[in-house]
Amino acid sequence: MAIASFLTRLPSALTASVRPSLGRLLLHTTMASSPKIYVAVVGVGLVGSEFINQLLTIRSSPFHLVSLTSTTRTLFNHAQPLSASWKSDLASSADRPDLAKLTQQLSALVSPTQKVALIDNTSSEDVAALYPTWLKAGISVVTPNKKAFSGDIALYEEIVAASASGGGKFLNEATVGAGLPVVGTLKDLVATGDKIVKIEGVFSGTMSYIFNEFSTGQPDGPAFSSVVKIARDKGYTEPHPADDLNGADVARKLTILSRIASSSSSSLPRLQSYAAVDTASLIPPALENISTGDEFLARLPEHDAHFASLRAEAAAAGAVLRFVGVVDAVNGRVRAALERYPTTHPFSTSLGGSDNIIMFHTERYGARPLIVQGAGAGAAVTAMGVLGDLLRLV
Ligand SMILES: NC(=O)C1=CN([C@@H]2O[C@H](COP(=O)(O)OP(=O)(O)OC[C@H]3O[C@@H](n4cnc5c(N)ncnc54)[C@H](OP(=O)(O)O)[C@@H]3O)[C@@H](O)[C@H]2O)C=CC1
Ligand SMILES: N[C@@H](CC=O)C(=O)O
Ligand code: NA
Repeated sequence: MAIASFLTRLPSALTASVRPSLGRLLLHTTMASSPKIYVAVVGVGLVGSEFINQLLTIRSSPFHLVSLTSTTRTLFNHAQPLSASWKSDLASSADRPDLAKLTQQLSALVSPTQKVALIDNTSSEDVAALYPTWLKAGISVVTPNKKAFSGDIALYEEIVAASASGGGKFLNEATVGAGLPVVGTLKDLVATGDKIVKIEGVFSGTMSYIFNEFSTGQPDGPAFSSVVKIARDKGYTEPHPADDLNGADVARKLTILSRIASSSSSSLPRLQSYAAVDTASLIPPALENISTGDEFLARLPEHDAHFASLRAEAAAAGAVLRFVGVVDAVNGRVRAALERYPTTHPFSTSLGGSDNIIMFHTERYGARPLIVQGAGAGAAVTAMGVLGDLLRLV
């Protein structure tokens, strides 16, 4: 605290050079003297595993990893926090997942001197539905799972109310743009009184990767299905790739941003759920309702010719294909669609890999939007976004 207040009083020219090292000292000092924060992780897939590994590398950490839950097993031990052997510890646990019991166990740890954070690294609706219960019990929720914040408005409002009434905090930076500072940037813009005019960009790491590779301005190139398969192998896609290709993942991200932006714009619609976003799906009708990602990928090659013709038409017009999302706060529209952009446009020239690019057009930023760009999917950057949120609880 003393260092924090000292930092704010330093002249800005001086702080520019000393702030980084003092900042590190402050963080180290704060963490070393911080009360315990018990951490429970639900979901130990790509992001969950990477999150745990990153968490365990923090030195002088106030975090005590006390519980892990997968779809088949769980373990809880607040007396002896988990360490690098967490994977085999979980694999050898005989306990079956029981989120009601976990809620009781974690609630008992909440006290004025001890915090508890539940990290939801699943994409489960069932887990998301428990956020209000956890928040009311004083358990903070940190998550990259978009379901609660983009689903039924009633659940979203319950979460906001539970947190506002003195319960736990909810932190969801990684739900949009993975580790990129998108949710926090928008909250800061709104909280400081800026007016959002429009938010537009490439919001899907999967869609970005697919179209950066598939549509380069040339009339031909790799088969669409082969690029989708590589995107899944790289860990960019949702567990079922159709949840990316149908535009739902982008619609969910737009819903999350639109709900935050709506407090500064009376024109934005009160979205009942992400399904209310005007979304143009890329799923061929014959592949709708396929339940597994593997079967979906096996049948996607049947539709390569369709996507190849869209690519050739765009190239003939001097354009590339990009799947974009827009929150238009002036006209009150939220939409996601595959669109053509000239090969000279930043959506064509400056994107690579799984990059997201998000442009915030606001009253203060005027004609030159605030732009956030970088990898928007992948376990490492997503876990970093989740861990960054957890650090904010310290
Ligand atoms: N990957 C990325 O680049 C990004 C991911 N995200 C979000 O992060 C979250 C995790 O994604 P990712 O790690 O890639 O996905 P994974 O499928 O690799 O991991 C999800 C894990 O959650 C587990 N799970 C599902 N339901 C439950 C449950 N009820 N209880 C316990 N565990 C459960 C699954 O277990 P099982 O394997 O047994 O089904 C799986 O291991 C998702 O919400 C995703 O949208 C956000 C930004 C980027
Ligand atoms: N599947 C998503 C992962 C992050 O939310 C994406 O491709 O962006
Ligand atoms: Na983010």
